[in-house]
Parts: sequence; C-alpha cells; structure tokens
Amino acid sequence: MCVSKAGRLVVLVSGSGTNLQALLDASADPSYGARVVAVGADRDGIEGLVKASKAGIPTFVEKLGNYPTRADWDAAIAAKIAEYDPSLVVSAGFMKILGAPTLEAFPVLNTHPALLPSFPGAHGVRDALAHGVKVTGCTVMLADAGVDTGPIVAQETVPVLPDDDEAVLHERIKTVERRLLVEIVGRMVREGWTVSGRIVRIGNQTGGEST
Ligand SMILES: Nc1nc2c(c(=O)[nH]1)N[C@@H](CN(C=O)c1ccc(C(=O)N[C@@H](CCC(=O)O)C(=O)O)cc1)CN2
Ligand SMILES: NCC(=O)N[C@@H]1O[C@H](COP(=O)([O-])[O-])[C@@H](O)[C@H]1O
Repeated sequence: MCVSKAGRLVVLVSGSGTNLQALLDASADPSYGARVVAVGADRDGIEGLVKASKAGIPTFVEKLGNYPTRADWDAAIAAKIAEYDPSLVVSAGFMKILGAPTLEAFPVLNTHPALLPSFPGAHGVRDALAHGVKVTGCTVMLADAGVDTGPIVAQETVPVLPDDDEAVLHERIKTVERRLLVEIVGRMVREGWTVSGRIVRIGNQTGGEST
C-alpha cells in the first residue's frame, strides 16, 4: 500500500507500547491515511519494541548512555528518525526530552496522561493523584523545547475514583488516551493542521503548517 509522505509516522516509545499498538491497529485500515514506518526507543527490552517487531515494523534504539553528551544523543536520534522520512513523529510514552535537532526537523506529537498545563513531566498520573484532583485526563500536544509546554491539540477528561492508585488511574486514562491519540493522529495526517501562537487547528490544510 503506497502511503504518501503525509502518512508516514515514526513512533517513539519507552514502555509497554499500548498507544503504539492502537496506532498499528488503526493503520491496518487504508482509509486511516497513515502508517507506522518505524518505531524508536531510548532503551532495550521493552514491550513496545516487541509489538513493533511482531507487526514487521523496523525498530531502532538510541540510548543516551551510548553518547558522550546529551547534544550527541539529540543529533543521533534526529538522524535516525530522518532515515525514515516521517511527516509526523509521535511520542507515545517516550521518556526522553527531545532536543532541537529533532524538533526543528519534524513535527512531534506527544501524548501525556494528565490535563496540561497541570502535572507535566515524567510522572503526571502520580502527581495528579497526590494533589487530590477529582478529574484528570490526557492531553495530545505538539512538543516544543520545553517539558510538556507545547501547544495543545486535544484533551479529554477522566474521573478520579476514591480508591484509585496510580496504576488503576493510569489504566483508566490510557483507555481514553489510546482512542484520542488514534483519532487526532488520523485527522492531522488526513486533514493537515495549522498552529497560530498556541492555537492548533486541524483541517482545511494540505499539511502541517505554521502561521
Ligand atoms: N522536547 C520535548 N520532548 C518531549 C516532550 C516535550 O514536551 N518536549 N514530552 C515527552 C514526554 N513526557 C511527558 O509527556 C516526558 C517524558 C520524560 C520527561 C523527563 O523528565 N525525562 C528525563 C529522563 C527520564 C528517564 O529517562 O526516565 C529526561 O529527558 O532527561 C519529561 C516529560 C517526550 N519528549
Ligand atoms: N510524560 C510522559 C508519559 O507519562 N507518557 C505516558 O506513558 C504512557 C505510555 O503507555 P504505553 O507505552 O502503553 O503507550 C502513556 O500513558 C503516556 O501518556
């Protein structure tokens, strides 16, 4: 199946890869308009890489510790992503902050398990639970140089229940998150998007365009 550059996704993972699997499942339908052309990680031995391999998707691992500086890793992962010529990079549980070489070369869509700007960072679910919120959720946003500070594309709320622990709450969030990410990625690839300041609009465009 020939997919235009517009439909080429590189997905970055660091864990179980259930968001990745949702994208793989969705892209099996040609009408989705996108396919995963590669899966990258910052560590070995994770289920996300197993999921990719089982689907016959090329994988790569770029470990920070293999490089003398963070800047060297930033350059290396950007170069590896570029080998697959994506139109969109999707960070789905990827636990490293991407540097300028990647951000300047590709649009990067990130999914976060909290309602940004609340509870950014590597532990959004834990931090929201500890704060005692009654409603949390998930956020799909375009990554910028900050930590979860980029323009928000979509959000959806998830209730916090009295006996929730981090794992239970995170699984409830992930159920919503997987559906939202699949919807947003498909719409952005098929319809394009614009970014004006902090406002992202999907549709009426032929590709990712900033104004
Ligand atoms: N340039 C950006 N890169 C990434 C973003 C982003 O907003 N801008 N989001 C992250 C995903 N993420 C939250 O959604 C997130 C992941 C990891 C961290 C973090 O503190 N990472 C540490 C290392 C942690 C570890 O190795 O376990 C680090 O990068 O030094 C914060 C937020 C994806 N990339
Ligand atoms: N701050 C980054 C972060 O917490 N990301 C979160 O990691 C999980 C990965 O699940 P998955 O590997 O099963 O898709 C997802 O819930 C994602 O939002």
